Amino acid sequence: MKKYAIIVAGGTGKRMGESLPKQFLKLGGTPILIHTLQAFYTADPEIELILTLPQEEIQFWDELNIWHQNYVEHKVVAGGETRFHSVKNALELVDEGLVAVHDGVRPFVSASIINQSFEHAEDKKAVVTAVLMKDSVRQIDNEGKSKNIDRSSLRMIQTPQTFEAKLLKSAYSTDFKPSFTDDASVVEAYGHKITLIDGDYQNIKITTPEDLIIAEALLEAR
Ligand SMILES: Nc1ccn([C@@H]2O[C@H](COP(=O)(O)OP(=O)(O)OP(=O)(O)O)[C@@H](O)[C@H]2O)c(=O)n1
Ligand SMILES: C[C@](O)(CO)[C@H](O)COP(=O)(O)O
Repeated sequence: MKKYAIIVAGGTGKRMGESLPKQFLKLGGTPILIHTLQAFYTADPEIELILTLPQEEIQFWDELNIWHQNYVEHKVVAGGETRFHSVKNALELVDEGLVAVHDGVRPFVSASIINQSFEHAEDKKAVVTAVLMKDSVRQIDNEGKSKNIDRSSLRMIQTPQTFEAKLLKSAYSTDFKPSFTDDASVVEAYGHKITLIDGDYQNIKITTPEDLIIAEALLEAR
């Protein structure tokens, strides 16, 4: 079955606080996004890669690639206002088969997780990687009071999130809602059950400056 991966990198990285969007920042001397594309190529070179980028960074990305070895073939699509809009744009290039959606800023995704998510999606059609909460969690009510939540009932959701392409395209034919923070939320709102599989604590999303320090350490330890 044909496999696609949409690597979303259309954001500006406000929480990182750098002028250069975080997906282009270097990790071990190589832009984060190049690590992520290589992770998918290593998992399966047959996966067709579609990358979303901010429109104004597409030329910069083309120039960046010329200077870096290990170029991985991919198509580029302009991102949108939110992650939802970026995925929706990329889905225009997806036909039948399976499609994984992955954050460009999760460079430590393992080959085994990528391949498992495709394998499970063949049967379950909507497969999402998740890990157990490590911290205690409290919920705040309207009056500012907090109460403990049973963390065993919670999961931290990661990417890849992998789907039957037809299902994901149909689910994304809706309008944006603020509750659509990932692809699973879009597919669930469309009415399809989400199957969770084990994620990996090393598959961090590089979001704020301390994540870059952790990422350098993870790279060093490999
Ligand atoms: N309009 C957008 C917004 C986000 N993303 C991508 O979705 C992934 C996860 O989003 P996040 O970590 O929130 O990235 P940013 O939106 O760039 O960060 P911030 O919220 O701090 O601005 C990132 O790879 C990001 O580039 C995207 O493709 N299009
Ligand atoms: C998709 C995601 O990485 C799953 O944890 C997450 O929801 C992205 O959230 P963000 O608000 O774009 O950081």
